[in-house]
Amino acid sequence: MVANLKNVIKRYGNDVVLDNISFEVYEGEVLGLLGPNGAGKTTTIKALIGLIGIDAGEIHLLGEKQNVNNIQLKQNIGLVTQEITVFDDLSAEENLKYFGGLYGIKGKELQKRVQEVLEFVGLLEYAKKSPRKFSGGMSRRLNIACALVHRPKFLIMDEPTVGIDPQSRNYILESVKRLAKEGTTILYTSHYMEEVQAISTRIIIMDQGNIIANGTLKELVQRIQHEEKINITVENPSEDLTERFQGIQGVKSVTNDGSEYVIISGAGYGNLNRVLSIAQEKGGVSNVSADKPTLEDVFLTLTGKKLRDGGDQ
Ligand SMILES: Nc1ncnc2c1ncn2[C@@H]1O[C@H](COP(=O)(O)OP(=O)(O)OP(=O)(O)O)[C@@H](O)[C@H]1O
Repeated sequence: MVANLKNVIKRYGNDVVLDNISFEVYEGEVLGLLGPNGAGKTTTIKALIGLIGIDAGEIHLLGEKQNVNNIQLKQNIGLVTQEITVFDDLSAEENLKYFGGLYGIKGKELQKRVQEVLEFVGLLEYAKKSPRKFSGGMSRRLNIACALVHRPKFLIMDEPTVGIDPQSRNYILESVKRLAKEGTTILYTSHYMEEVQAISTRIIIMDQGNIIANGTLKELVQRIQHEEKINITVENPSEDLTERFQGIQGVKSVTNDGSEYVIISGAGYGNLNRVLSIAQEKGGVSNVSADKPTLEDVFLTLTGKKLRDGGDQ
C-alpha cells in the first residue's frame, strides 16, 4: 500500500473541512479524487504529504507514519500543485535543473533526467525558452515535468488541467496513463468528471469534507443502476414545472440546464409517462431519452446536485 488515511479530521476554526475520512492508495493505481470546489481535495493532499497537521486520525505514507520532517519520504513523492510553480526568469531546462538539484541529483545524471522529462512532456524543443513565453498548457506541462525529474514512486496531481486548452489537457491525460504504465502510483484530483472517468483505475468522490463513494467506475455505476433516469427537453422550462416533476412519487432529484431536465427516480416507479404528461400539459416536449448512467449520474444520485464544472472547458 502506498498511502493510508484513517479517520482523518481537519478543522479550520469551527469548520470541519475533512470529516472523518478514510481511504487507501494502492501501488500502481491511478486514483481519481473527484469533488466540487471546496470539497476538501486540496486539504486531503496537504494532510497526506504532511504540509498541514490534522486534528484527529492517522496517515501512513510509503510505509511510514506521516511526519513533516521526514525528508526521505518527500524524495519519493512528486507533487503537481494547482498553481504553476515554475520560475519565469529561468529557462525550462534551468527550472528542471533547479528542481532536480533540490533532490540532490547532479551532473550527468541530472542532465539526462532533464532531457528525459522535457521529452516526456513534449517540451524538448523549448528547453532554452523561458516559461514567460509559454501558453497556459505548456506552463502546466513544465510544472508537471518539475515534479517528475526526481522519478517519484508516488505522484500527486492537484487539478493539473484547470484552465488549459483541450489539446494540452489530452496531452497531460495521456502522460498520466503512460506514467501509470511505467509503474508510478498516481493520485489525481479534479472536478472534471470526464477526466477522472477517462484515466482512473479507481475513483473516490468527495463532497463537503466527506467521502461519499469509493470504487471502480463500474462499481460506482452499478450502485445506481437500479435508478431510473429520464432526460427530457421541454418547450417551456419553469420553476413550476421543476416543482411538478419533484412532486412525482419516487422522484429523487430533478436538475435542469435551460430547457433540458434530468429526472432521477427510484427503482420500479415507471415515471416516464407521468413526466411526459406533465411536460405536455406545461407547454410540450421537444425531446426525451433515457441513457446509461455515467459518473455524473453517480454524483447526482449521491449528492442530489450537479457537480459544478469550472466553466473553462
Ligand atoms: N487555510 C484555510 N483556512 C480556512 N479554511 C480553509 C483553508 N484552506 C481551505 N479551507 C476551506 O476548506 C474547504 C475545503 O477546501 P479545499 O481547498 O480542500 O477544497 P478543494 O476540494 O480542493 O476545492 P478546489 O477545487 O477549489 O481547490 C473550503 O471550504 C475552504 O474554504
